[in-house]
Amino acid sequence: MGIQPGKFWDSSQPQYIWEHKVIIVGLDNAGKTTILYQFLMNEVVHTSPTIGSNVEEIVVKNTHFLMWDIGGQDSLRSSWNTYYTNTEFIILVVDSTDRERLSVTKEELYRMLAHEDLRNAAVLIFANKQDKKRCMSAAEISKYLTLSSIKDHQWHIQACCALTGEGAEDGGAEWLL
Ligand SMILES: Nc1nc2c(ncn2[C@@H]2O[C@H](COP(=O)(O)OP(=O)(O)OP(=O)(O)O)[C@@H](O)[C@H]2O)c(=O)[nH]1
Ligand SMILES: [Mg+2]
Repeated sequence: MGIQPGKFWDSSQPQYIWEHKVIIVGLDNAGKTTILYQFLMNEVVHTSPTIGSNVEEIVVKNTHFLMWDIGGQDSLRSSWNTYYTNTEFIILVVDSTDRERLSVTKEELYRMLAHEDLRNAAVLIFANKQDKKRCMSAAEISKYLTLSSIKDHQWHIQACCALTGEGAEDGGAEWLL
């Protein structure tokens, strides 16, 4: 019997472990890569705009996630769909100060939710950069994105600050469990 997608062999405790596939999406500069490494190391890393993707295995309370952090620049968004197969969770990161581009985020969100390969995926929205002055609250972002109209996917919105990690693992990642 071969290894099925989503399972990997743990040589320290010989057994197959189920791994949940997560994609981290959102516009450029939203804080996706910062969140990924905050999850992985509880540290802020210096980031550059992601070209392509980063992938890391993150373990939260013994649950294994394979997290794909995908570059959010305009030119890269058309290839997000190449990452969708077998995705269980979408993490959508929003820069809560970026009022001008919230409409673009909204378009991208609803495009993803309509995609056949994501029909069973749940969505966690991070209202990131809550440390910044005049940022939008999670409630404002939720209203603008009309999240309450989403009936065919599970969703949750969480305010966070990737620089301190506040809201990321406690309120956010725990929702994935
Ligand atoms: N003040 C503040 N800055 C943040 C926060 N999260 C990320 N940043 C900063 O925002 C900038 C962009 O962060 P990245 O994590 O590289 O953004 P990204 O979403 O991965 O961007 P792309 O790879 O281009 O799609 C960096 O300078 C981060 O330090 C936050 O919560 N608060
Ligand atoms: Mg990045």
